Amino acid sequence: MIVGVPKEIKTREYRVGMVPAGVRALTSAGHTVLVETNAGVGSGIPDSEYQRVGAQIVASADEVWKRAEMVVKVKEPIAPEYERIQPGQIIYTYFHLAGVDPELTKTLIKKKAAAVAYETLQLDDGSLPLLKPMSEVAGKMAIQVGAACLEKAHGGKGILLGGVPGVRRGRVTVIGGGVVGLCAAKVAVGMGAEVTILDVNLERLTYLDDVFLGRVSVLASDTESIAKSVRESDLVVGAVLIPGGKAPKLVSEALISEMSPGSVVVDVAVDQGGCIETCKPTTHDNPTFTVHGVVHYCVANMPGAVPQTSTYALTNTTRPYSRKIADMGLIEAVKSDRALARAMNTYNGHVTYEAVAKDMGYDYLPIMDAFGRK
Ligand SMILES: NC(=O)C1=CN([C@@H]2O[C@H](COP(=O)(O)OP(=O)(O)OC[C@H]3O[C@@H](n4cnc5c(N)ncnc54)[C@H](O)[C@@H]3O)[C@@H](O)[C@H]2O)C=CC1
Ligand SMILES: CC(=O)C(=O)O
Ligand SMILES: [Mg+2]
Repeated sequence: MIVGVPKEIKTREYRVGMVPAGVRALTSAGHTVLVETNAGVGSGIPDSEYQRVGAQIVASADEVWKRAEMVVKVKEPIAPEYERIQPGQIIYTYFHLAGVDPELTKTLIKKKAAAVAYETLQLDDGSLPLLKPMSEVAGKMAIQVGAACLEKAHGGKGILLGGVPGVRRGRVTVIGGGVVGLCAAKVAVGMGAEVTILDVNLERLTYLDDVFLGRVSVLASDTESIAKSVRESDLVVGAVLIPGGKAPKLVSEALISEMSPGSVVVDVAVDQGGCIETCKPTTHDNPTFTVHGVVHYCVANMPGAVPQTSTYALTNTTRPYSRKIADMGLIEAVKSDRALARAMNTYNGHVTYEAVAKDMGYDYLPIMDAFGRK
């Protein structure tokens, strides 16, 4: 198979979809790998490192997209990339179809592209192994950036999360106690903050209570518990997920207006549309805005800021599946692997992931049925 790795073009996105170890795995199995020139430089990987393991360096994104049977990326295709998508092309990347530009779903359908979405590749136990590493990064970053936003110079109220003896600690609420939530709580606890985690999954709450040994408050998530905790917080982290679907709006604008001025919200779930009503996607160049005196940080590609960690963490998990698709072809690979089947968001002009179809207003066609359809 011909596999293409274009350079990411989203604002300050320094990750890359494949590292030399992944390229070597493909070239040694007889596949061709095209890497756009300088695709890896943001992650500290020069073209020569890719050439050493058998990649062809290609001068332009247009050429990579034109020649590749499968494109391996990090972020969802954005507008300038839409016209580069080839009919029937396999695209293996994050898509977040329910959270981003509706034009992307429309384009994938029009081009009959096979969208293999990292964020919905799901094992039988419900875990999301290709989302997990980036959620770990974003969860840890959420407290780091939130703490910075709480400083006066960044628009915050001017409170140190850990406090000092004689003065109260900062209060952090984390809504959603999955991968992002756990990592955010770990860092917040490490900094000495007072931390509350809310989740609807009571088994998960038991787990969180066990691992934090009473150092965090774990609460069942409902309208009342969210409102009380958010009102009292200095920093709120949005970390919920309905796989593939739009994030539920759990913090209303009215509730934001009840927070004290200079409080901070970091809506990590912004890539799925966000769980805080007042959030809208921002970029690393201009990461924050203020509503009702509350600083909002809503960057949809947080891990892009720490590529030397994120690129390797991501590609460690994505590599076996790109190899499998290249070796077996998409259809046989998907038929042989239920986790990969759940990653199929669009195929041959159909939406093949139920939550995406529902939230974006399309008919849903299960992937196995789509394989049999013209
Ligand atoms: N902005 C960024 O750069 C990044 C964003 N993300 C996003 O962060 C979000 C969270 O991801 P993960 O932690 O990996 O998901 P996860 O599936 O591990 O955790 C989500 C948690 O939300 C809980 N939840 C669902 N509905 C809830 C409700 N009404 N109230 C409270 N909790 C609720 C679930 O029970 C689950 O424990 C996703 O949207 C993901 O795409 C992840 C990485 C980077
Ligand atoms: C998960 C995701 O959206 C990211 O890593 O950018
Ligand atoms: Mg994102």
